[in-house]
Amino acid sequence: MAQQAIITVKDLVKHYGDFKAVNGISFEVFEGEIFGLLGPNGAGKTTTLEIIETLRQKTSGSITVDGFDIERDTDSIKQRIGVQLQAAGYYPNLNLAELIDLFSGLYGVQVSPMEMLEKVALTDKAKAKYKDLSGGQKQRFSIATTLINNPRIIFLDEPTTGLDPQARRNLWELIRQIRDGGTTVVITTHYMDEAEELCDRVAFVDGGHIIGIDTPDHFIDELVASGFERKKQVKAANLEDVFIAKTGKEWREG
Ligand SMILES: Nc1ncnc2c1ncn2[C@@H]1O[C@H](COP(=O)(O)OP(=O)(O)OP(=O)(O)O)[C@@H](O)[C@H]1O
Repeated sequence: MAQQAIITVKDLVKHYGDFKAVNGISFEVFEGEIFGLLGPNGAGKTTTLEIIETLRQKTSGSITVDGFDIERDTDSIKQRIGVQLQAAGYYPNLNLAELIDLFSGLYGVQVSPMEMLEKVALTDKAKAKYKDLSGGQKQRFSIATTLINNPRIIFLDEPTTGLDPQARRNLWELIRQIRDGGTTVVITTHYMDEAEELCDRVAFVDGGHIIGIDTPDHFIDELVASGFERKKQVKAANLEDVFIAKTGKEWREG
């Protein structure tokens, strides 16, 4: 079955003064996939994401999101996407349920805070303040805020940075559930294991250019077919697997 593009980026360029942060990149995100922008610090991932999210102006190039043009149809795009809000917007005196109420008012939609918290397994924290959550809980709450307007696409910028192995794996599971529910997910990461585990397709970004787009399997098979061999013998498990086996899979809320 031919895959349908839900985001199309063509020849995107972003200059900050003389500095070319994004240097003519083109890619498509398919409907219903988890698409990863991978690359080192400063590669231009966040800049690209923020331009697609209509939060930042491009220098040149064209972008359509769910059939809408980024310049002409900004409001229609905003209604169809879910973006992680900066933690600074989480008013310290409000609890999680009150924050969801506040954000749904800002989006002009009506949602049940408990249903939103249920999606990210945080109903027992409905009365807690954001600052009192663990790192994994903070990320889950942040993901809940992206889902309030029932978006077609959500954008997650380095969603697992700083989380422990259990929290990372559980967050991957949550992101897969969101994809399986029909929402397209675009994430940035510089963790290659995360991309391999989670993403249906990935684009490597380096120095403002895209240097390859494919499924993780194809990239790896291609490299192996070219004669590449790992120096160290590959074991059937790694240290992270040992850690998970010894400490369990549940969320750590400490
Ligand atoms: N507002 C700005 N003014 C000037 N330069 C900027 C601005 N925002 C980003 N840059 C520069 O553009 C480049 C790309 O930044 P960007 O944040 O898009 O990278 P990234 O791939 O998301 O990296 P990271 O993984 O570190 O978040 C960096 O060199 C950064 O310093």
